[in-house]
Amino acid sequence: MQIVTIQNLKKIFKDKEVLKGINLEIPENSIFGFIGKNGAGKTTTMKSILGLLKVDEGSIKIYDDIVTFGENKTNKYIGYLPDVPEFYRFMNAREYLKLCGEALGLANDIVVKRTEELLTLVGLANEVSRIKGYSRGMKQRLGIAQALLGKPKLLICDEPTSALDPKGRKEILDILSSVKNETTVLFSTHILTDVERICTHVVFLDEGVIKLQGKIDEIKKMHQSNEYIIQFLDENHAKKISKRFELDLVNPIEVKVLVQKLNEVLAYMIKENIAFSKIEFLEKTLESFYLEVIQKWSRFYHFSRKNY
Ligand SMILES: Nc1ncnc2c1ncn2[C@@H]1O[C@H](COP(=O)(O)OP(=O)(O)OP(=O)(O)O)[C@@H](O)[C@H]1O
Repeated sequence: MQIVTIQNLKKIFKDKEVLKGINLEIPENSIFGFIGKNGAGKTTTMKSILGLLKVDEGSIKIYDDIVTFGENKTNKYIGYLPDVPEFYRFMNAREYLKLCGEALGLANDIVVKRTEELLTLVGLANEVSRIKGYSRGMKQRLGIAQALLGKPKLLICDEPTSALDPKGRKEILDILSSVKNETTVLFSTHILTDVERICTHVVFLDEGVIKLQGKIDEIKKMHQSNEYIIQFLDENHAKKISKRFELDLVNPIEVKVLVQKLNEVLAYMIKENIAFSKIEFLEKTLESFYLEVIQKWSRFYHFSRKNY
């Protein structure tokens, strides 16, 4: 079942069309990576899902309920962590979550129980200091606890790992990964390795247009590489093979070869007594694939424009 269905969503700020008719479906219990460079329209999309922006065209549904600007009936399903979460810095984590629980209208005993569960989940159960002394990573973890307080069906996080060091990023990714059985997760980022680590689904947004969306496994399978890397012991051998077969040198001791040519190259290497240290299938990363998709579209865009 789809938890979010977006149809033909358009948003214009002044004279700039920031979302150009996007269609997006987020299935329940997925971890959805929302990828796009700065200014692509990720925050605008997320705020639209939360009903915080008035859209110019199109519709958004949470399950079967239509999202309406200024109304919060669909937000009962959603927990939200903004890109720069704000806190009452003089409070400690428990005081802050108690306040958030009251704002949500939860009963006191439920808030107390949920606070302990969530502080354990985000690794802050033993933290008694005030929020003003927290690191960025701790603030993000507390922000996730706050967003999960009302047991939302959908957790939306706007760039939760972008400002963090590798350890802080891993902690956040582990938390997002651990809640997937109870909550669908949508998080935006421009760090593709983070998406590759935990996401089941991905969407590429570029200049307000969705270039690709789907299951990561299927996308990777569909766009599988057909190249190998041969690593030599000697730079001269790499140079010689590269020249003879017109192969790209990846670095001074490695060449890239298409699978169709591999046997021919290997036969020549055996004949010439050229040793190698490694032959490896070139697995495409999400990052290389993303760049390929974005470039292909931009070539297509320029080509189309030329033909007008
Ligand atoms: N309130 C606003 N008024 C005018 N322009 C806006 C407003 N909010 C966003 N924009 C513009 O819309 C575009 C998309 O912004 P958005 O914040 O959605 O991008 P993003 O993908 O989240 O990028 P980032 O990673 O930088 O946060 C940008 O060009 C931004 O300047």
